Amino acid sequence: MAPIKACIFDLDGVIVNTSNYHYLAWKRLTNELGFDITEADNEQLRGVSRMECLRIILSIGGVSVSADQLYDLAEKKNNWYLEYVQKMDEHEILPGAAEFIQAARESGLKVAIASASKNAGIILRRVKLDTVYDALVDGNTVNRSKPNPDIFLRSARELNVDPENCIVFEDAISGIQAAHNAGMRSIGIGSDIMLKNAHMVVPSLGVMSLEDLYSLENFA
Ligand SMILES: O=P(O)(O)OC[C@H]1O[C@@H](O)[C@H](O)[C@@H](O)[C@@H]1O
Ligand SMILES: [Mg+2]
Repeated sequence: MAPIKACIFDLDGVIVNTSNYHYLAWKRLTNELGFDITEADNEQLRGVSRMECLRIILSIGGVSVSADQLYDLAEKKNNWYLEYVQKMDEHEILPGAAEFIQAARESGLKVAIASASKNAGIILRRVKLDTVYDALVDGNTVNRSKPNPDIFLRSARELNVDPENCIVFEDAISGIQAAHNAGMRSIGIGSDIMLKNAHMVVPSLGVMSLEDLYSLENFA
């Protein structure tokens, strides 16, 4: 039984719902390229880095482009995505997320945000959550995407907490796997069918209590 000393939160899908903005921006790009993606396709993109998303999307459309074009397309999508992000405010924080993070900190736990997004800092500022964490590790700091554990191991190092004392909150299957690869326990945010490998699954942080969190101390 390892005591819980830190919470590591994914951002997109756990604290804010930016998934739809990613979807709209990718859809705009694919439409320009002459094909379309569905919401089901978008599910595959959760937790996946920008360039990897682009590769997945181009393979859905059966489109191949040069390496230079790849970067231009990614930049184009990102500029559209940022148009949506610039309009975000604290009303877009998912129910209960800010309150849960605050309660965790008040109970003495350290808090990190670990996101594959290179825009994590901008989003946290937009929703006024840029002072609620002890460490931010994002797509600018870590290259290898989840399920690689780098992002969570780096978060633990920055918090000065051992991996076995960290709990990860994730909405992506690859994120749950990354947490386990890092030797951490996990809480899935979303569907318990999809996130069945997590140690616990809740539909949102709004229904999560500190008692629920500490009940995970019994999982080694
Ligand atoms: O393009 P960005 O903002 O760097 O985001 C990279 C990834 O960030 C993750 O948080 C999202 O779940 C992915 O869908 C996204 O592709
Ligand atoms: Mg996510």
